[in-house]
Amino acid sequence: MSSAFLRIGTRGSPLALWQAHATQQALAAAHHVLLDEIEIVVIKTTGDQVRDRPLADVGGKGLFTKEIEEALLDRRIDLAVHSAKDVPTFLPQGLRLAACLPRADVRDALVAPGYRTLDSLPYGAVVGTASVRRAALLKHLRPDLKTVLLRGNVETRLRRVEAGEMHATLLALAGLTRLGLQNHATEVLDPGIFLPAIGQGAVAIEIRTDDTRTAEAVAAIDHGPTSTALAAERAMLAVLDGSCRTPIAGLTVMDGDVLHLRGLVVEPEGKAIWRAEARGPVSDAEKIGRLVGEDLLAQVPPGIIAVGAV
Ligand SMILES: NCc1[nH]cc(CCC(=O)O)c1CC(=O)O
Repeated sequence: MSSAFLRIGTRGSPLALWQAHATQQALAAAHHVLLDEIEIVVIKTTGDQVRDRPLADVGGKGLFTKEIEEALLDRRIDLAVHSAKDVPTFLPQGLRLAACLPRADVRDALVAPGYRTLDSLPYGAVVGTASVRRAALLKHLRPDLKTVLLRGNVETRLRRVEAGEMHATLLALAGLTRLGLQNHATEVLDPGIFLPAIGQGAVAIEIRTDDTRTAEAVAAIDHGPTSTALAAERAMLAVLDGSCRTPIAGLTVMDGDVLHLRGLVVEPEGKAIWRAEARGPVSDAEKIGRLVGEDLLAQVPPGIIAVGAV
């Protein structure tokens, strides 16, 4: 049995470790304990092991979270730290999201050495991505572009693009910045034309529902506005209940007490796009999320959201 004050479970990728260390530092500072009293437990997930196929083909949801959630339920760790956008819509029984770190830049960045911007990419250029949302939005904006599967951690993807295997890729600016690699971004895309993934840029902390001790510990480092934004976006996602093959995007912007949520679903080849948005008091975050989700659900033709659903 570990004598640590808290045990953090995380994946072992450089980005995941950055997030776990940021959480460790925030907890240590908030509770006046030494860093080594907050243990970091690295857990390998299915998503880390499968590198050559689209994750949608591997089947099931939560390929980056399942083994970490098992450790949480088995009490081998007290909290799990995730990129919010990798957290499945529905959590296993007995677990909940309890806190968020302050959200980083939510935008997607283009990495296109030699071309710089989306508009400057040559006709028919090849863009690597593993994201159905990015591929579909890209084709919506530039129907001539081709997309190929590009998986692996951020460094691997950059290396392959910079070696000339493809013209460009798209990555979250947040991930690049956390790794000190933001200088590789050649264009930062406006959310108005390239809406980010639900939760992009946010780090979410998951705990056991019955663990009041850890709930109190993580409440001390929670960034309220980020948790509220995530609640709105995830409420929208829950209504849509799309599969990992459904290109969905959504973003909350808060202005004082007013929360504004924009959401969209895009046909996988970019041939059509459905948008919805709603504004309301911050205290209605989840209700606003459900409204936007229901608006989208009413617009999107059958087949788009259900395709590939498990
Ligand atoms: N799916 C991988 C993943 N999960 C979170 C991030 C970036 C950091 C974030 O959005 O918080 C990334 C890489 C990327 O999309 O570029």
